[in-house]
Formats: sequence, structure tokens, C-alpha cells
Amino acid sequence: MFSDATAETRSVALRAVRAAAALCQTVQADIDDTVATKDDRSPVTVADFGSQALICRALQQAFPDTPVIAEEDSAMLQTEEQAHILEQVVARVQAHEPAATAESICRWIDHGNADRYHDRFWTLDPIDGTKGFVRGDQYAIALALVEDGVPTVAALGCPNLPDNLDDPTSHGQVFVAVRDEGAMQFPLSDPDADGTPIHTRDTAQAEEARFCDSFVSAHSAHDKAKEVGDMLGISAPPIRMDSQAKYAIVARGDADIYFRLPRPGSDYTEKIWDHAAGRLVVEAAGGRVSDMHGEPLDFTHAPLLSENTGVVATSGAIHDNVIQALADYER
Ligand SMILES: Nc1ncnc2c1ncn2[C@@H]1O[C@H](COP(=O)(O)O)[C@@H](OP(=O)(O)O)[C@H]1O
Ligand SMILES: [Mg+2]
Ligand SMILES: [Mg+2]
Ligand SMILES: [Mg+2]
Repeated sequence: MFSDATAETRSVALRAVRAAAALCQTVQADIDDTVATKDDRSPVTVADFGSQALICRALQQAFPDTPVIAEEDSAMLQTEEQAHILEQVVARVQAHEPAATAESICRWIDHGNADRYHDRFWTLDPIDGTKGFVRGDQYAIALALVEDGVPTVAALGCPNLPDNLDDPTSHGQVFVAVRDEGAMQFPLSDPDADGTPIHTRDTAQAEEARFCDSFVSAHSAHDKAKEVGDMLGISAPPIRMDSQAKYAIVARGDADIYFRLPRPGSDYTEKIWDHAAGRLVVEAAGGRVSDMHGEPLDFTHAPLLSENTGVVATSGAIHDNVIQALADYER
């Protein structure tokens, strides 16, 4: 399905995300005492730092000249107060990179601290949905290559996502997408397994849609999504889920719409790493992604999506209807 042009990029990204997912799974199995609080009061864990260290290390080795814009940095790890977190990060990363030291790990993490737009860069969320991760729910490892402002290659690991939402027993997928070429899912449990192509649902009538939004109500206006869903005639209850796993379930047809609508009075600006990989996975699978006004997501103001308000992803054919309903709602 994928052309040879992106073979090395895809394989480095896929391998790095698989290693990071394995690290996250071992930390999540034993989550106590691995969580710290950032200056903005949001949680960060040993696994966020470990995942960023492993992926940035792999990217730096394979593509030394391509900047990386990632969520975390090593500053708080280097404080005395968080020495116990650094110690655990070192132990977790050494399981994958035996020669790693505290110094090299902090350097790898900070390889992800390019802070402005470039014509070609990687963007990484080492754990998206940290609150879900800590709760034992959904989270994602989200990596995308952005070229000329558009995501072109993505690897999105979803270690807790069931293969089938109605059967939570088997889970763990990594989604790989290439712009204009398609999207596939690979089981995380078997690195040798072939991928399966994924497609959005061919829902033509909005009332048949299922929509998803954030589990955390502070991240997205639940009541607004529900009311717009009502206007569209949607009767199915919303799927509330953490992380870019929401993009993945739209991409493979478990849901038709992902609403991320700002709460009234919110001055939060969305970050590129929360959307770059997910957007590409949905678009390559046949869906559409825009902000809530129908404008394309603009990654040229990295690290912020400062030109956009909210995000809407859909299975495709219903996108214009959904954007129209949002405009009618706002009126
Ligand atoms: N007030 C807010 N509004 C919208 N998104 C927010 C927010 N505060 C934090 N976030 C973002 O919401 C992401 C999680 O999204 P979701 O609710 O879909 O799981 C967080 O990613 P991290 O968990 O990587 O920090 C964070 O970037
Ligand atoms: Mg995030
Ligand atoms: Mg994160
Ligand atoms: Mg965070």
C-alpha cells in the first residue's frame, strides 16, 4: 500500500513508537509513584519522559538534521525534588538502551525542544492523554513528520485501544499513515504481523453517526457536542475517550465524528502534537479534519494551532453538514 519513498521514515517511526509503547505499558502496570505535576498543574509521568527519550533518540540517530517539536523537556527532571522520577526514567529507558545515562537521557528528551516552525520537522506527543494513562484508560503515542506545514507520515500508538470497541479483551494497535497513500493498523503485540488497511465508515446521513469527545470535560465542551449532535439527529450516545485514540476510532470506522469544541470562556490554544498524527491518520483513511469553522489545521505556527478554534474530524461525506450544524449552533 505504501510507496518506497517513505520506507525508511515509516520504519524508524514505527519502531520508535513500538519501543515507547512497550515502555509505557510496563510503567502503566505499576503506576504509583511515577506521576509528577508540571508548572501548569497537568500531570506528567516517568513514561512521558521515557517515551520522549526513546523516540527522540531514534529520530536523532536516523535523521540528525530534522528538528523535533515535542511536548516535554528535561528541566523538571533535573531538579532535586524530582530526582526519584529521573531515577525511574533511567531504569525504564535502560531496559531499551542499556548504555543510557541520566545525562544522555536528558539530552535525548531535549532534542525534542525545537520551538518554532521549520519546513520539515517531527512533532511528538510522547503520551497523549496522560490523565487517561494515569487512570488506566486510553492514551496514545503520537509522532508525525510535518513537511511544508502538512503532516506527511504518522505513527500513532494506542496500547489500550481494543481491536473492536465491543470486545475489550484484545487490544494494542499502532496506526501508520502516509499522506495520499492510506492508513494501516498493526497489532502492537506482534512486530512481525502484517498491517491491515483501515478506512472511515461511508456514513452518508449524519443522523446515523456516532461521535466521540474527550473523557475529561475540561478539555472539550461536552454539552455543546451533545447539542450539535442533537441538531444533526444523532441518537447514539457519545463515546468519551482520552487521547488521539479518538482520531484512530474515526479512521477505522468505529465512530464518525470527533468533536473538540472549546468550552465557553476558554482561552486555551490547541498544540500541534495533539493533532498532527491523528489528523493524518483520519485523512489518509478517507476522512476529513478541520477546525470548528471548517478551516484547515494550520501547523505553520508551531508549536501552537493559533490560527484555529476547536477541531472536528469526521468520516468524510458528512463533514460539511457537521460544520454547518456548528455554525447554526453558534448563531
Ligand atoms: N483546557 C484545555 N482544553 C483543551 N485541551 C487541553 C486543555 N488542557 C490540556 N489540554 C490538552 O488535552 C490533551 C488531552 O486530550 P484528551 O482530552 O483528548 O485526552 C492534553 O494532552 P497531554 O495528555 O498530552 O498533556 C493537553 O495537551
Ligand atoms: Mg497531548
Ligand atoms: Mg502528552
Ligand atoms: Mg501533557
